[in-house]
Amino acid sequence: MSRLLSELRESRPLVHCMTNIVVANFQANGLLALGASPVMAAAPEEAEEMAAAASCTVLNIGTLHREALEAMELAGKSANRAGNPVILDPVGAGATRFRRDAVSRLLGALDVALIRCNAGELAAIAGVDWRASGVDAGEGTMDTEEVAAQVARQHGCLVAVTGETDVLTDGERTVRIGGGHPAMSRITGAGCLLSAVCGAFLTAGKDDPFRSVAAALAFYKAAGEGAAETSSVPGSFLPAFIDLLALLEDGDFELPESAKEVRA
Ligand SMILES: Nc1ncnc2c1ncn2[C@@H]1O[C@H](COP(=O)(O)OP(=O)(O)O)[C@@H](O)[C@H]1O
Ligand SMILES: Cc1ncsc1CCOP(=O)(O)O
Ligand SMILES: [Mg+2]
Repeated sequence: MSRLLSELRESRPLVHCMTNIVVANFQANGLLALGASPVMAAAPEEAEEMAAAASCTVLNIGTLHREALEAMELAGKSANRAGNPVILDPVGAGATRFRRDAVSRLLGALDVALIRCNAGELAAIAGVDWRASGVDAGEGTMDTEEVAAQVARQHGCLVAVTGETDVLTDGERTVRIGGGHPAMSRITGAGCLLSAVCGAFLTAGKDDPFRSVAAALAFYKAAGEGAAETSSVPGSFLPAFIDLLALLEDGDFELPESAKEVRA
């Protein structure tokens, strides 16, 4: 059994979130429940200092504006210098040109450890034709595993594409993680919080980032599935979900067994 969750809770990582105005409170509560220590800090004036002091930095473009983008670049570079993981959540990347350009700029300027996105956001990053729908996954057809692996190779990072089944790849190995519950897509911020949870797991398991993110995805699916046993309607699912982020332990979720090779 992995001890990653206990180790995370023992180290109580400081997770620096440069996030959107919709989910900031939910993300902070979710991280606290998990056992991490959230700090939301968006100003360019403090971006570098906060990123250097934190264990990881999570860049979320959900309600991005010009100054926030500049601050993210400063924070990301500082986190890179400090050797701290940078996680990118390209919220709604396919919705507007501003978001697409922002994602390209961040991926060009920074050494990102993980892109955590939904299928529509992956399609936007990869330039795959897709019917985007705001921050939702939208609709289209692609070989998600292959496209995610291409993006991972291109940017030298992990890519986690979430949905009914999550896909995690480093460009060479790919795992799929099932479970969870559709109720997770009926509360806002489930993806945004997951990106921050992945950051916390990455800081706890720096020696094996692929395994750490796989554990984060499996843990989160288990929390969603367990919460839906209490209630699967959004209003009461939400607190049950936060509770399970605090209550689940190492033995309550399983790491995916085998990693499929996508490239020889
Ligand atoms: N239909 C579903 N069934 C099971 N789990 C889901 C479903 N939709 C989303 N999830 C889970 O919800 C979490 C957030 O993922 P997702 O909804 O894809 O992110 P986003 O909110 O960024 O679009 C992930 O843990 C994912 O596995
Ligand atoms: C609704 C909305 N609008 C801008 S950011 C945001 C939250 C998106 O959260 P998630 O991607 O986790 O569903
Ligand atoms: Mg999202």
